[in-house]
Amino acid sequence: MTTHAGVAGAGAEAVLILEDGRSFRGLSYGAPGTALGEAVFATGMTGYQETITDPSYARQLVVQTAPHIGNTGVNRDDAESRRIWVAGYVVRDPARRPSNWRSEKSLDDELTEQGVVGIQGVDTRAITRHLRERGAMKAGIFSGPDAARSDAELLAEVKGQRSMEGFRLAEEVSATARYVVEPSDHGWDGEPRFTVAALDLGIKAMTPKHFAQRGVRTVVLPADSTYDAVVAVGADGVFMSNGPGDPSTADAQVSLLRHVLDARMPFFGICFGNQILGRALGFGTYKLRYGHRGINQPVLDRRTGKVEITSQNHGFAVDAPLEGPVTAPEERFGRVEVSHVCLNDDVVEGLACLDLPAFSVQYHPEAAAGPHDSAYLFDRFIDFMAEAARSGDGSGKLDASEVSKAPTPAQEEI
Ligand SMILES: NC(=O)CC[C@H](N)C(=O)O
Repeated sequence: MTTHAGVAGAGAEAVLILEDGRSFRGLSYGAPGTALGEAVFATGMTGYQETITDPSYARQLVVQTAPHIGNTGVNRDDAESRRIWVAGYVVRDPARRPSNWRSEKSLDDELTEQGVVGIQGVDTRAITRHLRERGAMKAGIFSGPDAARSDAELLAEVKGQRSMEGFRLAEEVSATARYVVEPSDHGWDGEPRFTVAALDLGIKAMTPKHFAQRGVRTVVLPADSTYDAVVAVGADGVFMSNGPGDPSTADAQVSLLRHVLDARMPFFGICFGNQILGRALGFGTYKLRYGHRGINQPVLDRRTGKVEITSQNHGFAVDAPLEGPVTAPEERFGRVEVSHVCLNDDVVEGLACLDLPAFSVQYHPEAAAGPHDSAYLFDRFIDFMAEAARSGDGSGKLDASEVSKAPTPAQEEI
């Protein structure tokens, strides 16, 4: 079935084709050409620039449910990384003229300059309802001359791409060399209080900024860094970021994190980092039907009974028992509990170790576009580093040779 919701204004023909054969005709937006990826929907009413520059969206065609996109243009301050990462962009009714004092360029021009293929004038509500029922799936946007090819040919191209399940992507988006974000870069006046080694699996600029604003130096390390590289930082704690792809492929990072936990170094993980903590503790991960992407997702902090409104962007989740605490399947890590849960569907949104200074959340406390309910988690991590420094426990002083003597991870099967 083909749906065409027309829009005023010129533009080449474009078509969005889903793996199950459903297609939506509209007009070209951004660069003309072909974009392949997994079709997902994002429900944020604001923050489109933060969305498209979030590396976690690599290889995904993002459908914005908010009908009017691009109103405030784009500017250099709101980008979460060095480029746009969405593989393609699907909108209902883009702003014809951006209007905001911070705007430097229209979203359309930015997409075009970065070669990102999009489609406009499609019924994004119908697409979203379809994805909710059938699940996120392979898709393609074809515009300009590419849209003129036969539907059968386009559908074959859509089906021929890799699926998100089993896709390893963190290394594709990660920095390839380490860099440092100093507290003074973000207005901290004084000596750094702590240093964090942050594994970049698709890190967003807002995360080191949160650390910096609290007086913490962040040494950002490439996704394939070894435990030795982490120890060489001399860090007070280790952080693992958000990132794209299937967490079941992150064996190297799981192994690294097991070394960190064995050394009792304070650990904090966000999103992909939460999934890696889950795996390091011995839990599995699985793919959600259509995932959580938006900035109004209610999460219960099970320890306090408080509800946080959160920003989320995940298609996978940790498979851990909600009743607890339980002993981690990797028993040497002691007890763990599901600290946070999504109120929409009971998906695990946070893990807390009870015998180690380690915790993580599936949602985004760093969320640049808000909400900011969860920013307290950065302070909790700093408390862990302060406690480790006071007690002389952990804090990364265990070197790699000592860890490999421990009955653990290096040779272990994951
Ligand atoms: N934002 C993230 O870190 C996402 C993690 C993982 N790629 C997922 O989709 O679940």
